[in-house]
Amino acid sequence: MKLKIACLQMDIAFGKPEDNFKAAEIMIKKALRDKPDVIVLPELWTTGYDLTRLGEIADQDAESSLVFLKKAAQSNRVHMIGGSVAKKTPEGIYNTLLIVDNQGDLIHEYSKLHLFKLMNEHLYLNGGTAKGVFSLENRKFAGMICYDIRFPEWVRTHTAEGAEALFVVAEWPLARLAHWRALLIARAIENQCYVIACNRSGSDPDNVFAGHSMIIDPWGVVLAEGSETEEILYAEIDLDKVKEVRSMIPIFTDRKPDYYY
Ligand SMILES: O=C(O)CCC(=O)C(=O)O
Repeated sequence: MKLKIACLQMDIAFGKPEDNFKAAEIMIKKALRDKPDVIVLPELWTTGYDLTRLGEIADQDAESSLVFLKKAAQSNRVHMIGGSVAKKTPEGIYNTLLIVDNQGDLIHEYSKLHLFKLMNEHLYLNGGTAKGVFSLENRKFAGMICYDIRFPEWVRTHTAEGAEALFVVAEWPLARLAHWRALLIARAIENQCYVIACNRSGSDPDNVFAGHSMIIDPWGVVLAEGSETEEILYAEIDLDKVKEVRSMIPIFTDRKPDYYY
């Protein structure tokens, strides 16, 4: 099964959800010219990392974000990997990835499990507890958020459950661009899956972000890679290639989970 992907490598306005909704709408319209099956947005695309103001600007129950994503999905018949948004709930605020299918239905939510202390996430956000596996068109995928890619065992938990492509949404700083590239390529090779990684571009008061969104095939070949500035990244993925690579080097049947964590 082939899917055309468009990653929106947005430059996010710090703490300005209204501006970011408008900017995303413009980018989605532009991306639709290529008739993608799936559109991907980056991490915290409505607020950026304006953590100290999340009490005011986080989206109550992710309602406004869902209205926006459902409309985009349904009116254009496109699956939306709706980046992550700051979701306000009675228990606290979560960094939550929203997956809306091309009928406009919310099919999965994944809240970031590993909070990134270097950017103070643990002081303002709650960590999720559920997995990121979801199905679209009868195939399994997984969603991850930024720092999650440093935990290969978390990614493996998802691919061992059948995920054939991993969507990574991020606000990854330029200072660690080399890690971003190496980790994403490694996750694709070791899990023999597609990795579709959508990072933001631009900067905020504390960080310059890397851009360099990447679409990588199950052999580790980089199909598309962004620059450091705002742009839309396109590539077509063929999920049948996952089966091909997994039957050539059958790591999922050769692994010995009784012997390691
Ligand atoms: O792991 C890293 O170096 C970056 C992680 C990050 O920026 C995040 O999770 O928001």
